[in-house]
Amino acid sequence: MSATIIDGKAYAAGLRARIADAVKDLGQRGVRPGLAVVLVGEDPASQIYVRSKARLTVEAGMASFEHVLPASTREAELLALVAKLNADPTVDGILVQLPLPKQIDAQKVIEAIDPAKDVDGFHPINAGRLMTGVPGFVSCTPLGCLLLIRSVRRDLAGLDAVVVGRSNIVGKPMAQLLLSQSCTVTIAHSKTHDLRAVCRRADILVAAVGRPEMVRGDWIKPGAIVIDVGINRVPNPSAGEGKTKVVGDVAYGEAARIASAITPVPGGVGPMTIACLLRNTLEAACLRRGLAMPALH
Ligand SMILES: Nc1nc(=O)c2c([nH]1)NC[C@@H]1CN(c3ccc(C(=O)N[C@@H](CCC(=O)O)C(=O)O)cc3)C=[N+]21
Repeated sequence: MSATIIDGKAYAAGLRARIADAVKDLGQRGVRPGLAVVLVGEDPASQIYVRSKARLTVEAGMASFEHVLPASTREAELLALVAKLNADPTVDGILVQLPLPKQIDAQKVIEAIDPAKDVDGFHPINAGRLMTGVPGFVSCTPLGCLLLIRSVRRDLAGLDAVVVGRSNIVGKPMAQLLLSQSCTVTIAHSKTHDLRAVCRRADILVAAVGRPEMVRGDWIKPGAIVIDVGINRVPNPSAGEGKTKVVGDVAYGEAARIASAITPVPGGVGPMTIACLLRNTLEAACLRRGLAMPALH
């Protein structure tokens, strides 16, 4: 048996097309959603990622505002920019790319973003809303993961879900979303005893640890749904000296022989993150104007 490959790239393209249709409808009412992305520093991987976000934002018919600041930027300058974006009526969503340089307290910056414009869902107000079951912005990567899980299995009630990783941006909100779907949720992490045995219990396994191919085939319960959040750039000597490739947190070839469904890397969760960012920006634009969020299916 070989797993269904969950095509996140295709799902994300479809979602972006539906978002673009909704944005077109808003345009007829004189509304153009806008997303501001702030990048501090010149990390090449971050630059590529921010550029593709800007391109896809414009493709969806939204306004994209890019702010690239030098790595030496002071915390006060970044906070001043956030305050300006909070007050700017053409900006519906604000994303400050993480990680930030070490002289800047990222938590302070996150808490400075107006929760109504916090399309990343990182503000404690939105994290708290998710935890308490109140509508709010949900972090894009976990939201994308849930959409992919539900594309292969609609009803998740009673399933054992294991999330490996406890970050505020993926692991914790992912666990909350799975709980909201009535899964029995375990959050595992680097200190978990016998991680392999814990993972083997999972009907739904979400790997978000940032360690290349850590989850092996024999960690997976036969028939499980496996979601790989990892994006790890590793050497690829078979392609030539100095070449690299991107792999996930799951040993894909092994896992695909055991799982019932699995996301590839690249082409799985990554593209869904950006599509969900656009979805959240659309929602922010609607909410701020007292309009109903259009259905996207
Ligand atoms: N405030 C903030 N919000 C974020 O959402 C955020 C962030 N900071 N910092 C960086 C991470 C990373 N991230 C990705 C999104 C999409 C892909 C993506 O589309 N990846 C493609 C291409 C992968 C490749 O080939 O490099 C794929 O997986 O198929 C990757 C990475 C969002 N992040």
